[in-house]
Amino acid sequence: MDNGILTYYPAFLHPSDCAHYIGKLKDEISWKQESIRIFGKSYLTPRLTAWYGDAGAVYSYSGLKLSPEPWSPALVQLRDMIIAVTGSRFNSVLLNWYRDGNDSMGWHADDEKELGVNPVIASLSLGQERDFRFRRKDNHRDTFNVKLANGSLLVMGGEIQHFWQHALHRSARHLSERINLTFRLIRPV
Ligand SMILES: O=C(O)CCC(=O)C(=O)O
Ligand SMILES: [Fe+2]
Repeated sequence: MDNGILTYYPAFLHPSDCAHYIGKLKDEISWKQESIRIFGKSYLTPRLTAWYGDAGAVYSYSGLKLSPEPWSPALVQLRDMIIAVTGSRFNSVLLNWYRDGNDSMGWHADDEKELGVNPVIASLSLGQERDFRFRRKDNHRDTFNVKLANGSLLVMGGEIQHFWQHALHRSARHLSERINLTFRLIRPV
């Protein structure tokens, strides 16, 4: 694509492993519904989140300062499989649990300075397939859509975070739950 690299592995995990990891992650992870401040007003995020990783991989995200919890057993397994396939290093993971079609994530780019200039971000999707939308920062009408299937891995790289934003919109259709994990490499700033 223009100004970015996307690599999609449609069946990174087998469906039976997906069900296994959804159960483990719901159990092992300490999920929170954070509040974020937008123009001085505070809102609950429309999803549950968690931040895990190596000690010291502190991350600012949507006005939140997140200190990681130590890696859980399921996260260590998933991290090591993803490092083996991508050949990239990751020291942290942001988890999002979309409970149903009402849960969502707004337009943003993962362009925080602790991620470095052209970060590699590996996004593992478990559960309900959802549309992952992209739009160009300089032309919001230039859009495209990637369906993130159960067990898929999407790796974002190159200049993509400079030129494109992404979002996961809510849906009027009845949708079941989905857990997404974005593995990242945080550098000291
Ligand atoms: O849920 C997803 O697929 C996307 C998550 C995302 O964009 C993020 O965590 O920054
Ligand atoms: Fe993102």
